[in-house]
Amino acid sequence: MIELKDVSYVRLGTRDLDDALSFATGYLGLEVAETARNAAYLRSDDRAHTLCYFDGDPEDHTVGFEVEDEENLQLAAATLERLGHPVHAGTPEECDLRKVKAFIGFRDPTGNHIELVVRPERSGKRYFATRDAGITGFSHIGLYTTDPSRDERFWTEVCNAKVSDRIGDIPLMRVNEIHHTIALLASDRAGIQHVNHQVQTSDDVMRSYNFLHERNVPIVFGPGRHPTSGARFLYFKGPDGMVFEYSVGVDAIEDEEGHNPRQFGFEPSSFCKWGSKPAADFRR
Ligand SMILES: CC(C)C(=O)/C=C\C(C(=O)O)=C(\O)C(=O)O
Ligand SMILES: [Fe+2]
Repeated sequence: MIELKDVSYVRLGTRDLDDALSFATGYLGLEVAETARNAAYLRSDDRAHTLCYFDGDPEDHTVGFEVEDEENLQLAAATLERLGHPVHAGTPEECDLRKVKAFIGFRDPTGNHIELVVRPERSGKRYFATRDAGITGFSHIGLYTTDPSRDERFWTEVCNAKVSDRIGDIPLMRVNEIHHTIALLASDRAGIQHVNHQVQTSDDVMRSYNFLHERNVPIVFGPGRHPTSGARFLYFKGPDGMVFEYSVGVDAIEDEEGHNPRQFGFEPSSFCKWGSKPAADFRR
C-alpha cells in the first residue's frame, strides 16, 4: 500500500506565463519563489513552492503528493509497475527543479499525471504575498475522473486514501486528518478541476469575493458553505480556465477509526448549504 502524507504541489502548463504569473500574484495572492527555465514557482505557505506554472500545454496538469522516504518511494514504484502503471523516476535535474530529494511520476487510471515526492523543501522565509488574500496554505485539489468508482478504488485501495464523504458518486478523500485532500469529479477527460487554498477567516473569503468581482474575475461558485467539510468557500476562474478555491473551516477527522463516510444526495444543497449554485462552466 502506498502511504500519501499530504498534497505537495500542482504543476500547470500555460501558453502565457506572464499572464499566469500576474494572476497568481496580483489576484490569487501567491508569492513568487523563483523563476527558472520557462517556469514560475509560487508559494502559499512555508513550503518552497506549491504551484508551478510552466510554458506548455494548458491541458497538462500534474499533482504531487509527499511520501515518507525513499524506501517508501521505491515500494510505491514497484506496486504501481505491478499494477500496470508505468513509472518515471525523476532525474536529478527534475528533482532540483521541484526542490525535492526524489520523485516518481505515473498516471492514475483516468490518465491524470501524478508525482510522488520525498523531502519537498520548506523555506525558512515567511510566505509573504504582495496581495493579502489571507492564504494559510495549499490544501486540496479536485481531480477529474472518467470512472469515479474505479478511481475511488485506486486512491483508497492502492494509495490508502480514506473516503470522508460522498456527494452522489463524488468521493471526498483524505490522506491525513484534514477532511479531504482529493475530490474526484466525473468528466470525459483527465486533469485538475480546482486548486484549493485555505484562508484565515470568513472575512478573507468575503473580502476576496468583492476584490475579484470588482475586477471582473469570473466567480463560478459561492460565496457559500459546504455541508460536507463545513468550509466557507469561494470558487473563481484563473488563467486557462482553471478554477481556484479559497476556503476556511474545513473539518478535521479526529476519530479516524470511528468515522463513517456520509452519503449526500447529488443535489445543490449538498454542495452549498447557503443556496449558492455552481455556474454552468464550473466544470469543463
Ligand atoms: C465542488 C466540490 C466537489 C464540492 O463542492 C465538495 C465539497 C468540498 C468541501 O466539502 O469542502 C470541497 O471543497 C471540494 O471537494 O472541493
Ligand atoms: Fe474544494
